[in-house]
Amino acid sequence: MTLERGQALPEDINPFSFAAMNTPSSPEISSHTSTVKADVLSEALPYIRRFHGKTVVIKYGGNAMTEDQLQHSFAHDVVLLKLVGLNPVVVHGGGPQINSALKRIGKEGTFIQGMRVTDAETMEVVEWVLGGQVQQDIVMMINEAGGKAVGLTGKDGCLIQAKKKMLADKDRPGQWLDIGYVGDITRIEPAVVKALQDDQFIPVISSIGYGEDGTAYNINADIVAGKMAEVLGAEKLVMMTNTPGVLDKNGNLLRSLSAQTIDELFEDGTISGGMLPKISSALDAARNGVTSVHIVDGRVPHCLLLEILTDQGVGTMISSH
Ligand SMILES: Nc1ncnc2c1ncn2[C@@H]1O[C@H](COP(=O)(O)OP(=O)(O)O)[C@@H](O)[C@H]1O
Ligand SMILES: CC(=O)N[C@@H](CCC(=O)OP(=O)(O)O)C(=O)O
Repeated sequence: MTLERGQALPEDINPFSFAAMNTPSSPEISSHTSTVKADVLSEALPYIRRFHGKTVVIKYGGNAMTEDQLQHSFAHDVVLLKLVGLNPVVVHGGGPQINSALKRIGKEGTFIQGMRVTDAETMEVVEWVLGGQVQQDIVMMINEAGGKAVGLTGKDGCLIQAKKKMLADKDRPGQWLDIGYVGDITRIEPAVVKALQDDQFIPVISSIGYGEDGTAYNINADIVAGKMAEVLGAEKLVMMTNTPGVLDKNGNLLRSLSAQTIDELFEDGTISGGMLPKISSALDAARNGVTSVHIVDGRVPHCLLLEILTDQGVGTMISSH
């Protein structure tokens, strides 16, 4: 069977899919499936060789974390990538998880230009949810899958240094909006991540930055992932989310996006909400030396393996020109 790049394998023979693993089948189908599995494993070899020793930054979005089975397939993929010689670095989000925690204390999340308005109480919840619950769940899952994950926030090794962000007001040119404890990255100090990578650990980073005076700042995880990929000189940045990729006005998947098309999509309002910081960070990373940048559908089981180690693409590729 010949597939174009980007064309999905049917569920029952996707060698990474749960259906293929779990469906009882006749001897003929079973032998066909085994052949496809062997083909895919063999197809992975040039990719393993090409990416051996290279850093891949994986942005694991809060919206891609919803189902247990998908979370386990994510952890499995990250461990497999590490074991075949790549250096995965996970930067995680947790927007929906922060929203649920806020709801429990009677608060509603508010966003402006894809950024959460963060008062002092919300910042406490962000630190607890991102730097605590979500990060530690991911660390546990990777460890259970056979890896050695270490959780970090911006405080560890002075990894993410930040200052208060002022947001340009789109409706009133020249005016600024105060959105509370939201940070702009002033510097990434990657030494701690590099040391962990060299020691066979898998860093799992929460997007909380710290000011010179120790103030904690909430930073959109896409922005941290993009900057981390740049500073680490990553070969790839893969952003996992809950859409098939970037969609056009009619809801069709855009398989590749150039800077010029992105400007047009921003202007006509096709890109909105959480996709705004995602695309801006993806484009910045592509412009600043990250060889390939992808926004992929985290709801596809083993989307990381499909994107990184096979000829399949599962989302939108962003290019800098
Ligand atoms: N053009 C677009 N294509 C795809 N998704 C879009 C687009 N514009 C806005 N979005 C929204 O962006 C969301 C993904 O961003 P976000 O909610 O921040 O996810 P994550 O938690 O994965 O970072 C999608 O669920 C979708 O609602
Ligand atoms: C400033 C800001 O918006 N911070 C984000 C941080 C988490 C995040 O980015 O999570 P996702 O990747 O799941 O969207 C927030 O508070 O939701």
